[in-house]
Amino acid sequence: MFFHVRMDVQLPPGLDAAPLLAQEKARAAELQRSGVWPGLWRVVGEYANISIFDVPTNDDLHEILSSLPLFPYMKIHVTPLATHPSKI
Ligand SMILES: O=C(O)CC1=CCC(=O)O1
Repeated sequence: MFFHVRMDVQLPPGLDAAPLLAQEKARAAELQRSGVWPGLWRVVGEYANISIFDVPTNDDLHEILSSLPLFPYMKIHVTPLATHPSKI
């Protein structure tokens, strides 16, 4: 099942984010290599990304998103995707 996910990152001022960002990058790479995170784009001009996740259930997606090191510092909006009837 595909999900369109927008993540807006909001780091608190004064936080030393370098270790968190390194952990986030490593976790994102792991999830991309495993196939569950097939799409990841930067939103132009914003500290945000648009992602596509491919996971079996809502619960699986929640588990993955809430395990991200930056999860406490992101506003996340999820759109579940269904097959379009005109898709060939
Ligand atoms: O920078 C972001 O958009 C947050 C993020 C998600 C995966 C990653 O490596 O950074």
